[in-house]
Amino acid sequence: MRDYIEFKDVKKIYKMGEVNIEALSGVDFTVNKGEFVVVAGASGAGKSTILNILGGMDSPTSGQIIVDNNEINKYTNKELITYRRYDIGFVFQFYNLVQNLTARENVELATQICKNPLDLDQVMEAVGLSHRKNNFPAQLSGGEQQRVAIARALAKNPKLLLCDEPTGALDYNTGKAILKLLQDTCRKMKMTVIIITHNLALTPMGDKVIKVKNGKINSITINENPTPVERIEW
Ligand SMILES: Nc1ncnc2c1ncn2[C@@H]1O[C@H](COP(=O)(O)OP(=O)(O)OP(=O)(O)O)[C@@H](O)[C@H]1O
Repeated sequence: MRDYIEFKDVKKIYKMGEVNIEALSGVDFTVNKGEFVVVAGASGAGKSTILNILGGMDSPTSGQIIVDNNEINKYTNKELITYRRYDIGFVFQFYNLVQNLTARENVELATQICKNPLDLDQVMEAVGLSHRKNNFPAQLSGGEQQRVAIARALAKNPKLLLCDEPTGALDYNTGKAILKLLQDTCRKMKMTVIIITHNLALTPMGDKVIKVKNGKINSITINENPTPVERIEW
């Protein structure tokens, strides 16, 4: 069977006036369906560039990106819009919620632009927010706001859940609860989840750990027995 996601010799060069910045200099990796993947590396290594290209928010300078048998590097802008809308759930460090909509309405908004959304109230319950769904973001803690953002991404029933430093703005225990939610979601919903972190202590939680350094893959490790998040201390 073909890998679910394949990056083949992916390069990304940003042109800043006369200066070329090589963010990715030939990146190769694969991801299986339903895998819980940790992408780790120092600041500036190229992690976000990889996730943004995979999520259809940026395009490579060269190379091939295959997702579920589709060569997304060949997508037109219109196809990329559809890809982002239907296939990708994205979770960011700073939640990016609409402040004048309730938690439930934030999630509902996302489901209105996709094909097969999940049941709103079931998703709110799955992320542990049934009791806060009528609150506005400003009435929620950081961890609760991130749960709304995760619910919003999941409710679209995406092929891939991409998370860029999802716990970067949260304290230790709240961050841990969010990572546990993501790991549990991957297992229960058989969702392919890719998480960026700069915290190497978190790598035991991944089924696969992709370490990035200076725009290249430094190592790829498979954890035969990934550690449940609640057992990791950092
Ligand atoms: N839009 C852009 N224009 C120019 N340079 C960029 C752009 N996006 C990223 N870069 C550069 O590409 C390199 C990789 O950046 P990237 O954001 O992917 O790293 P990162 O590993 O995610 O870092 P961090 O952990 O700090 O977010 C960096 O040198 C960065 O400055």
